[in-house]
Amino acid sequence: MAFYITTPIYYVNAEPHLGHAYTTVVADVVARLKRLKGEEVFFLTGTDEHGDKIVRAAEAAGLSPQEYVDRIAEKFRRTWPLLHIEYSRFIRTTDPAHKRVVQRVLDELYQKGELSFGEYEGLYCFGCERFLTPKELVDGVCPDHRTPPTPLKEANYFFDLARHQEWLLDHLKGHPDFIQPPGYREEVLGLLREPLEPLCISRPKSRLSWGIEFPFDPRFVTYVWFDALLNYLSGIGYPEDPSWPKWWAAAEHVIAKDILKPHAVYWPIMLRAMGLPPYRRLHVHGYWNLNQAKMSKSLGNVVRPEDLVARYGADRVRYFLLREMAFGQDAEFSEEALVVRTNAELANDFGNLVFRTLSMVKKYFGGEVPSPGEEAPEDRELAEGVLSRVQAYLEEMEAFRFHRGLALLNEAVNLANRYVDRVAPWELHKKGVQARLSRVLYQLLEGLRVLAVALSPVMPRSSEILLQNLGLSPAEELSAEAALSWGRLKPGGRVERGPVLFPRLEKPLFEEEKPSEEEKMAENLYPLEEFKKWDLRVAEVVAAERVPGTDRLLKLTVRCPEERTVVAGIAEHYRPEELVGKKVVLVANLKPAKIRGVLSQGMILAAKDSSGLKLLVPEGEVEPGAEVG
Ligand SMILES: Nc1ncnc2c1ncn2[C@@H]1O[C@H](COP(=O)(O)OP(=O)(O)OP(=O)(O)O)[C@@H](O)[C@H]1O
Ligand SMILES: [Zn+2]
Repeated sequence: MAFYITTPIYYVNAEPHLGHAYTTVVADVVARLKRLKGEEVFFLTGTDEHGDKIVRAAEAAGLSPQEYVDRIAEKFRRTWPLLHIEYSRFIRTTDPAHKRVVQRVLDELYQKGELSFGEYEGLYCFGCERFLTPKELVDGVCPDHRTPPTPLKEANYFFDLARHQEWLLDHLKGHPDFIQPPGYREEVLGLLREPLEPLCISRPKSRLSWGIEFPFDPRFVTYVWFDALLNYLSGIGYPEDPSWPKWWAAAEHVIAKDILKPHAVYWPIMLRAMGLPPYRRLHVHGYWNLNQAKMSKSLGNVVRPEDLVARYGADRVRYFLLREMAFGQDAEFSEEALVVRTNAELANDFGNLVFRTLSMVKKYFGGEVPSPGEEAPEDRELAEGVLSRVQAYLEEMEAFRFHRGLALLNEAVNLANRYVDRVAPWELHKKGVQARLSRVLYQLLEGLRVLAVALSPVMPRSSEILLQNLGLSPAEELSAEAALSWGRLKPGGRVERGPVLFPRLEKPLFEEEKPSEEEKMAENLYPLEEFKKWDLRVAEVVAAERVPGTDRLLKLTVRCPEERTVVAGIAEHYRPEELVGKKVVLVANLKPAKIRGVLSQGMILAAKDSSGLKLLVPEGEVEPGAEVG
């Protein structure tokens, strides 16, 4: 099966930062997952190099636009391998082949009558490089750039989006997973409720010459978005290369929410006008924030990926990025969080399992894979526990729910750690129960093998080292089948202890590693004996929002039937907007408590298992305030 994944082409008006790295790591992880499953993958990334802002950035750097874009594109291209990102092709919109595709498409659309020429008088934002509608202005200024737009009267070419609006609406309705997660699909449906304005797709050369010339009117260059989106086709050799239709039929784009409209509205309509099918899926993520503000080159609050890699290593950074952000939602970046998270889950949990298993095999069996011998019920339980979580992990990862997937894998690690503690191999050794010891260590080595394969898309280098230490060849072992089967290690094989995979980092004094007392309270960890005294009621959620500065807490306003606020530790499992209108079960007679400055008057009940956390909800219509019991 073929799979085609893309990142946005990044605008080269500044160097790459962690936001760009996140999208590109996500695409790389998914590409590796698909390869693990035996799929044939094309992974495209690159740079967007035309437009006003590039000219100005080049001037500021004292370079010609071409020199400037060459330099920054090179910077992007060199950054990705540092993060173990392996793309199939790096495309630049200044590539002659890409320019030819853009001109060809313009010609074609012009001939088909999809473009019109006309005078337009409007308000132009130079930051956005486009005309804004009066409705888009906030207090007379561009909401993104906080500057008043310039009145401009210009003749230009326009692309009539409204002509295909009905079609797009139908397509969205007929394909619920076209745009994911669902909140963004809703947003796009919202955009389509109003008639779409014609898109101005040309810029007069008198004002801007750094762009792709219009093939049938040399007075104009192409609007940078119209040019940029076509990279997804030119990147796979459209229209000459015979393999492009195979990739295009399997196209999935990954973007952040800032560029939702061009990808979810302009692009499918451009494809439609060209007579091509739309892409298969659009995956939209939120922002990495630094000190509560979007990490952005314009604000200058950026983290450089190469600095993080130098300090922590690529695999730790990759793991953190995927584990910490719930795909679709925003997340706050801090090095403290990176250290705390990876110390807990990689150094303590996983690293410890690896280290003690390999040490015991070395000590008790001279570094040889012991024979499995007879299986005890607890051995089977471990194997089944690990494999079922790995299976669920693979499913979550393929659905872009990376943080949940990795939480499941961490559970598998800890099943193995608890198994070690319970069977205490050192006691078996002391007692001389050799056959049992042999099975136990075989189980643990198998656990490591399965985890190493499963983790390979996220942490390719560490996975490779671990497989080599297990005496295996990564090239042969890397398959989904190998991650889902037990008993592949051959007794007698050589095992090396190797270096510590994830050394524990000096823990900065920043944050507690465990949830605070307040957060535990919000996570429903009340002692059991209290339970009987609780007043349980049905409550309807009327509003929900994140508690600022936290990743797990939501502030809910509920009716039961009077209104009150409740803080719940469920932000990693529910988006605020999904909760509004839901009826939930509330513990109504708790002493109110302040949690992160928000008064919480009760507690919402939820159930948790390996697939995540689910709220308890009444099965039919129930009045808010109804007693539960
Ligand atoms: N803070 C961020 N969090 C997550 N992804 C980001 C972030 N900033 C940029 N990206 C990624 O880069 C894409 C936008 O690329 P582009 O080069 O246009 O960046 P930009 O918006 O100009 O950057 P900036 O916001 O730094 O000015 C986003 O769709 C996303 O893939
Ligand atoms: Zn603007």
